[in-house]
Amino acid sequence: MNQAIEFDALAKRYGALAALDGVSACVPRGQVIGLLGHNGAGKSTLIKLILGLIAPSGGRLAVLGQSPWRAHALRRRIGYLPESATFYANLSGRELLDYLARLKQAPRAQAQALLERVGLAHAADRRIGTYSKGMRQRLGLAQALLGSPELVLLDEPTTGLDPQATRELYRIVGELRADGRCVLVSSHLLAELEPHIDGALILRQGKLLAAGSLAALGEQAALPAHMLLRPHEDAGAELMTQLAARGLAAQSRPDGRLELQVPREAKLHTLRELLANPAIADLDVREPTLAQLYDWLGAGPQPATDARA
Ligand SMILES: Nc1ncnc2c1ncn2[C@@H]1O[C@H](COP(=O)(O)OP(=O)(O)OP(=O)(O)O)[C@@H](O)[C@H]1O
Repeated sequence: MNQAIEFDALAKRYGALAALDGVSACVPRGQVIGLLGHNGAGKSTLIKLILGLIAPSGGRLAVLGQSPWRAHALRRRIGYLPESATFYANLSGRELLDYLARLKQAPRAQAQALLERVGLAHAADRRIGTYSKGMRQRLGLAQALLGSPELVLLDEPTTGLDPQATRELYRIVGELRADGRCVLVSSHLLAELEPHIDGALILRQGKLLAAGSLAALGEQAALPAHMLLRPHEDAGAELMTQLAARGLAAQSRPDGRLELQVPREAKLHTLRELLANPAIADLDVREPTLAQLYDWLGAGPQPATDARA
């Protein structure tokens, strides 16, 4: 079984509101998948369904091969870091992890190892009430990894983390992937998330807008290639004229470089021409970013008149 999660026409209604509406997709094991969508798109609803905290209104959901609703033993195979996790302020980090390790029937030695892994060993015996927001978030990650879960759900995991701690978190996410585990990360920080994911599930208003590897989504979008050209000194104006004669409209940037959008099908041909042009001192090609794909898919919020109820 290579799929960690399988959704088939999955639906969840709250009264008249369809929080999820016929979502069909698969999340493979051994991959890191971004769960994306604007506020209210249905991400938390999907996470609650995967955890078995709520029952679907329709469709089928298999998590590690089982239906999660009322599957208590399955819960131990899933790690979960909720958005803005709160813990008992009077316990120390070590006490909390020891307690949760017992609940999850995980070896106690794992608690100490995890405190070290997330960089909290130095504060293990301090009250959680004295932890900074970033330290609480690291503790949340440690508790999510108790019991070596096969599937890890991270809801906005970098909230409150400084850049160094964010890098550390994604380093751990990379280790989980290398270890064959599946990580589903919900985040609004597309540029931060992009280098760390294999693919994405993109929701809008309860419907699945797109799913797949970033390369496949890029192909589907066929967004133009983005090129940045640095002309030799004093060659900028002439280069601009040459490009215009070729039907390529370049924009001049404050740093002196010229910015060019080239249709995907013309990318290689244009690149060869540009490389042979003596007026160009340097050239960068940028693939479309996840944020550009997201915008292209129209994943943003819809007007209020387009409500789902
Ligand atoms: N318990 C509930 N009762 C009624 N409506 C709910 C309930 N939980 C969620 N909803 C509605 O379902 C829709 C999807 O909500 P959900 O929390 O899944 O979105 P989200 O993508 O996680 O949003 P955010 O990024 O803001 O966390 C929203 O319109 C929300 O108001």
